[in-house]
Amino acid sequence: NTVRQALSSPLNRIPGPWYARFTSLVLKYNEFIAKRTRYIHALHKTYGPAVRIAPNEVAFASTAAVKEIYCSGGSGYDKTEFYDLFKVYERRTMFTTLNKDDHAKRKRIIADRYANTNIVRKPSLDGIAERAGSFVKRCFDSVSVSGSLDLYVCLHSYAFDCVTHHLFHPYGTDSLQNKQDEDMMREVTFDDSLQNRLVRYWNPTLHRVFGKILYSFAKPRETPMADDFVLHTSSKTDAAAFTLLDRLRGNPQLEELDVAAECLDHMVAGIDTTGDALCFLMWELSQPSSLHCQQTLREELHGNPGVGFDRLPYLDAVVMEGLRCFPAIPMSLPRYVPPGGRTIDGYILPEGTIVSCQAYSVGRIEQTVFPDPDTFRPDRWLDEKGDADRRRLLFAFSNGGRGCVGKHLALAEMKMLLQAVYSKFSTLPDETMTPESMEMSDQLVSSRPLGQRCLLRFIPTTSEVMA
Ligand code: HEM
Repeated sequence: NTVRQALSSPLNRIPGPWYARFTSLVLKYNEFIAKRTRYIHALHKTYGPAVRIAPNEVAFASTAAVKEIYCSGGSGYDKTEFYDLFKVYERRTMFTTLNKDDHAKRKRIIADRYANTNIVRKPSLDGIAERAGSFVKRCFDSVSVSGSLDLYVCLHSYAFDCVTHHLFHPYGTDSLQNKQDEDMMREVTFDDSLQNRLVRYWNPTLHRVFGKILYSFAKPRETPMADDFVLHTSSKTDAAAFTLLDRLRGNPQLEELDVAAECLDHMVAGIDTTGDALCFLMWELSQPSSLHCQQTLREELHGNPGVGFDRLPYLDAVVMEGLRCFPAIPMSLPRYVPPGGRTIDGYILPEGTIVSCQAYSVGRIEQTVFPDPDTFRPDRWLDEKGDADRRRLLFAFSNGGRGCVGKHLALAEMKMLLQAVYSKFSTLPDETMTPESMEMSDQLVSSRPLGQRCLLRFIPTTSEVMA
């Protein structure tokens, strides 16, 4: 029966490896060893922008596919049950709602807290600036104390402190300076539950029956400190007016646990994403091949002291190129083809087919838009010609109504941190670092440096710091 179905499937016209017609095992193996993104990218390089990756699953990488899957009807196709893995306190949040209507209801409550007009207000930006200041102090301390700084840890702390400021001020964390808060960040970030959660998704019965045995070599996700912190903090009634908590608590439709679940979800969504994106980017800026980009950035910053982070074109170009080359969520965002079926890139897809795009490939495969795609070249973003096409194809935050709601917050955090650091320091990799430890290690949708460690040396460039 499987063979008959495989031979008669309408997906057979779509290019791809022969085994993808019959089995998803090769795909699953690559997921299990944390290499799904590179596996799919290699298939795109061999077979083109549309590839069948499993009997019922197709990966796309074209502008037209991004538009159809993620933007048609506003928020694109419905999410698959894969997102059940991200339920919080057993509740569905904005991120984990599967269909358009549930998502739209929740988004109506939340969206204005993440609008750029809210992010660039003084109380919000002051909190980010203060944390960027604490980060610079850590860089400065590293010069005299150990000679290098573990960026991986410090950037995740920075992202944690920034996002909790936005969610809970004045109850945000201070993990850049407080050990207990740093431990909480580590609990969330140094999570090793990929394999356990994959088994739960692939085969819930197996997961239930052999849960205890599985536990001994593949741990489930457990974040008790973060869970308690959010449950406790989200019960506060006097958070600042710009915070998400203020907005959620003012809504009678939401129960206490919905408020806590939404807050925990945003907290987690804001740590690894911004932390890893900055980590990969600063590592790249510190490589010999990119030192000229670091120098150009420094010149822009030194030439424009006091100018806002959002008015510096080269800084913007560096961040855009960082997000293109090292998107913190580089992986497939799976969606179901709606009832009635659809045609994408000229291929007929029956309803229920799982389709997706992954940012890692979307930013590389259309070489007319991104020539020389594997080279980090911020100046490509300064060319007015093709600007609209490049921005349309930047998929790091996804697109459409279900794209990243925290995009403006993340961009402000990234730019303010880079502005604060590269106004005062140049950076080089510590001699003990190896390129292998900075390889992408895929999690469920996000990807982090394999070694979860990124030592850089900070060299002061201004007399203010040296004094
Ligand atoms: C560089 C940093 C970031 C990147 C690359 C990023 C990327 C993404 C992507 C690709 C999605 C879509 C995921 C999917 O469809 O499965 C998403 C959704 C989301 N992101 Fe971000 N994100 C970043 C930072 C943040 C921050 C700081 C927050 C803050 C709270 C945040 C909150 C969310 C939420 C709540 C969603 C779900 C949106 C919805 O379903 O409507 N993200 N993000």
